[in-house]
Amino acid sequence: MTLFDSYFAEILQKRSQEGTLRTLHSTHNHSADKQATPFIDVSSNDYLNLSCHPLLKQRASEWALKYGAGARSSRLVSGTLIQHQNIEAKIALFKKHEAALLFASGWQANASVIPALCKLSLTQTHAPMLVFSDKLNHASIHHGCAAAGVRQIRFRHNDLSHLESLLKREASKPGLRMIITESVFSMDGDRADILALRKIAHDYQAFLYLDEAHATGVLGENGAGLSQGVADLTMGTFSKALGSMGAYIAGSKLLCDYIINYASGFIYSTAVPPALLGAIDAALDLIPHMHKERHNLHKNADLLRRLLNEADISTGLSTTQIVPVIIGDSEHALSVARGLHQKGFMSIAIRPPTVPTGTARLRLALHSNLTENNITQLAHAIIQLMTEKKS
Ligand SMILES: Cc1ncc(COP(=O)(O)O)c(C=O)c1O
Repeated sequence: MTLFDSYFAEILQKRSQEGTLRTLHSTHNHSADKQATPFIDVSSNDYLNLSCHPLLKQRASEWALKYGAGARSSRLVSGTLIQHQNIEAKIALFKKHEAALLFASGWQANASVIPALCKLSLTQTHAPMLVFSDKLNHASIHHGCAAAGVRQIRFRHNDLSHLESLLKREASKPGLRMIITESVFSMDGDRADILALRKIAHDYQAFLYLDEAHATGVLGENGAGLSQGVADLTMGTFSKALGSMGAYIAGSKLLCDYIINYASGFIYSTAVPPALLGAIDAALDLIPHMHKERHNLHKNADLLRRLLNEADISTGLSTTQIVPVIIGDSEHALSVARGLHQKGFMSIAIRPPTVPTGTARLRLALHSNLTENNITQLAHAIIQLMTEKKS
């Protein structure tokens, strides 16, 4: 027993009673582990199945053998390899920005870059940054704002007239302005209107910060995402469609120089290791040419939405490879996920507090290797499980 165990027990018990207790379950990467019971993965973010692509595995192992298992120190000490810089140049080109920087994870990038940017407002205007943030932004963005000590001014999800009214309301306040949103929302699979956001940011002299975690690799020209050089800062991850781990920010050269000097998650954290650099480098080589895979992914998502919607099952405002089946009640969402598991699909129920109260759901994340038959079976399985519950 530790000093706090009785408090932990009390709080966890409450979550358990509410049906929101989080626990860990081991799974297999079924594309990698041929011994495992075959499941169709509609849960992970491996949208293009790159986590097991031979080129990623090969380059990751080659670079580990050539350059070592670890980067040995932070980038500013002696951790910068030429490979870090080459990959950063590749990302800058891919995202049509002047420069880019690597981070160990997307969470770390948002959690440390946002506070660094907020500091700029204090030094330039002696007033806190006014951060206008979409209500459904990812937890790492909220964490970045909390770490900066700023209170977010949150606009209704994807409601740009609400955003504009808040910018107007705050117009007389001192401080720099920043708008933060995702380009594809992780739990809803809908998209932000990037060009409209760009115009609003321009009109109100706000810095546009865009999280492209779920768009990178999957959407836009050559899979480079929805904002190619449009936002002031584009952040994205290698942990989803790009199949491995890590993240980037891209923007002007001066922005990146500033982040090198002021983002604590960049300065005080060990550099990304060679094996990971190898996997990232290989994914960046493959992604621009994966048109067929992207086409199949989006065709599958359209089919799934159509089949579910025809059966009166809502998929919200999804227009991407992320298709939510909004169920509402947490226990019901868990039971549908369990039912799907029994039918051979790996799918997870997402419950509050990850999503707003009353919107527990299956978050179906489609992969490019799924067939039309897989999608039809999935839709029928969901329709059957949802109907069983109603009757
Ligand atoms: C929108 C968004 N941003 C950031 C992250 C964090 O990325 P990572 O998993 O690389 O830490 C996620 C992860 O789920 C995400 O969905």
